[in-house]
Amino acid sequence: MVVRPSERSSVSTQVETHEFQAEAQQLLQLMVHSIYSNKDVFLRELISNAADALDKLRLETFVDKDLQVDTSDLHVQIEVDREQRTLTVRDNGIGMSRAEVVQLIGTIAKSGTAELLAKARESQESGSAELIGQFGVGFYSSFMVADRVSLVTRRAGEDEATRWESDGSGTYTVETVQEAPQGTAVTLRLRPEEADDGLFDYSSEHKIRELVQRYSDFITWPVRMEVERSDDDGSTKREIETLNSMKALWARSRDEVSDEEYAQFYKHVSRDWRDPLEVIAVSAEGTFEYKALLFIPSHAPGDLFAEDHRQGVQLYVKRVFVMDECAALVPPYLRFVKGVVDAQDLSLNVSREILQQDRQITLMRRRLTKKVLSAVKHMMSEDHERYATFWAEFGAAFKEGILSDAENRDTILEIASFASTHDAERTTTLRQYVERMGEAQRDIYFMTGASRSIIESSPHIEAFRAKGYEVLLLTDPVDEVWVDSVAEFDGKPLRSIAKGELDLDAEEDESAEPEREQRQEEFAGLLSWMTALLEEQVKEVRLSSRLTTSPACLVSGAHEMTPTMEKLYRAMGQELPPTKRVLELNPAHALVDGLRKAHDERGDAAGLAETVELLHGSAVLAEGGELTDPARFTRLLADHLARDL
Ligand SMILES: Nc1ncnc2c1ncn2[C@@H]1O[C@H](COP(=O)(O)OP(=O)(O)OP(=O)(O)O)[C@@H](O)[C@H]1O
Repeated sequence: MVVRPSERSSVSTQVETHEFQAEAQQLLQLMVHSIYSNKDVFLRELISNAADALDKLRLETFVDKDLQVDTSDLHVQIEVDREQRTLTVRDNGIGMSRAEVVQLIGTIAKSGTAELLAKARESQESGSAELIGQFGVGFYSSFMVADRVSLVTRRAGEDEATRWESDGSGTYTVETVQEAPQGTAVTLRLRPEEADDGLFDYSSEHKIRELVQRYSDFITWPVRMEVERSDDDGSTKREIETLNSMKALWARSRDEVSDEEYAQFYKHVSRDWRDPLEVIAVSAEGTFEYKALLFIPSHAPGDLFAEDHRQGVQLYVKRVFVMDECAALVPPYLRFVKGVVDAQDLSLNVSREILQQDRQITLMRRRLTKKVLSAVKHMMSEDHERYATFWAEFGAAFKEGILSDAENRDTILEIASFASTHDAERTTTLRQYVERMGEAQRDIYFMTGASRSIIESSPHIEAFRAKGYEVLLLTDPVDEVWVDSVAEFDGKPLRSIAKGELDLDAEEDESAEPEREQRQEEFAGLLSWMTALLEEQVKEVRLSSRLTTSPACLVSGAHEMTPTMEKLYRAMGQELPPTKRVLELNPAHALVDGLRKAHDERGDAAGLAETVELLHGSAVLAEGGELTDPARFTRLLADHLARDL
């Protein structure tokens, strides 16, 4: 998305008033009217931003040796003025320039935001809480608890600072100020306490302490606050206390850390508001040491298939944050995995380009990939419900691995699952499918298509249903591709029921051969006439053993693209010559048999050609396809129906 501050900004001498970008305004409205019941999270968001700013400053001082800033006491400070009812979260991190303030705070730069907001409007109440979660509540969450928010910030290395202020309605002001410490201070004028509405007294020391410990304990920077302490002699004194334990969670062993702590840490790194589905802790010793803490979220983000999806985990080197969204550490098909990798022996100056080629990084990625796969496998065998959630959320992305990760292809095929005619609700694994296969069945049958219902009602599946053969119903775009690259599973060939010649009877029963030959002879005249008649549309017209109730269906050649695949390519802007397919007829169907008889008697009478056209058109419709000339089709159909009255 192009991020641009509102063009209707009016400039006065010192204080500029800007309008929030439209989407930002809508998000703010959601915050101000606080449909999100857990308002406590605003503090987590502010501390999280402050901690990120400290990480960024430390990194920048490593990379830019000319940057003269004091990094000896990087920390977050919470300040409260109970009389004024203000709460300030201050950091001495990287800060923001004036342009950054306008860009980062006045707009929402995330992709998919507009779409999510549209959804929020549709599903007014129910969807809203979830929606805010998907945004990662962020800075704007301050407006859930404050009626006015100001921010003063000075970027490291710059002299002038910027002050930003807003009451959360349509506009905000920005002005340049001369004197301000480096870093950022966000000050909230707190709304009156309303405990019934989840709005607590956020100026109370007790509440702040509770929130920091609950949500931000693992932040690796000190979060400090001035607190009151009573001495033994009854006197009270004020002193600065660090409220968080600062323990890096990934450095601790799994049994020392509670699920709640992992969940909070996950929320910090992922900006998700829900608990993770799975926690994966990895510790590698030896020549190349690192620790990793990975999470599988419980919900797929809305933009999982968007090109600019934020993917990858955070990379630390010896506890120092180096980069966010480090894509080199997880393969693209696991792009939903979040977390932290902390390596011992990398340079802090590593760039993304170097990472892509680094041998150690490659080894790490391989190991982390295997860990994630084995976690999924474990889920599958130990906790089917969780596995089902995983699959429903991430299966479509995960299956890309069948194509892209040759090394783990077999494992991925083992833990992948698919919808099938065997069960209307539950998916099946290939192994379970194979175990259910009867003696007579040699292949694993599947069909790709746009949806389960389209496939299930397509004519291709009829004979399989009649014979009780299970068919996998593959409806994700990626299914169209991977099925061509996997020849077999457990020695059983994978076979599309909508492609190539298929003779289920012949496969089972060779004695039916003479009967088939006779039928072939009977229909030979009709078939060659129809093939010539439909020359523009189809490659060939032949008899089928796929059909039991429908008169006809279209099939692709064994190595040709399916119509869905063609559609996908066209949607991506690729020009494709139209593929001619084969029209298969059901010789047992009254319409087909009647056509044969009529053709034998009357030859190429004009009315018969129209019936053939209608037969072809209905085969296109039956598989959910589109007619080239729907108007002609409906006219012919109406004419023919009228004749029968
Ligand atoms: N204390 C801070 N110091 C420096 N920059 C900050 C600070 N707080 C916010 N920012 C900048 O403003 C941006 C927007 O913050 P905001 O909290 O709205 O979203 P976010 O942190 O990017 O992501 P999320 O919405 O997932 O929390 C941040 O990405 C950061 O660049």
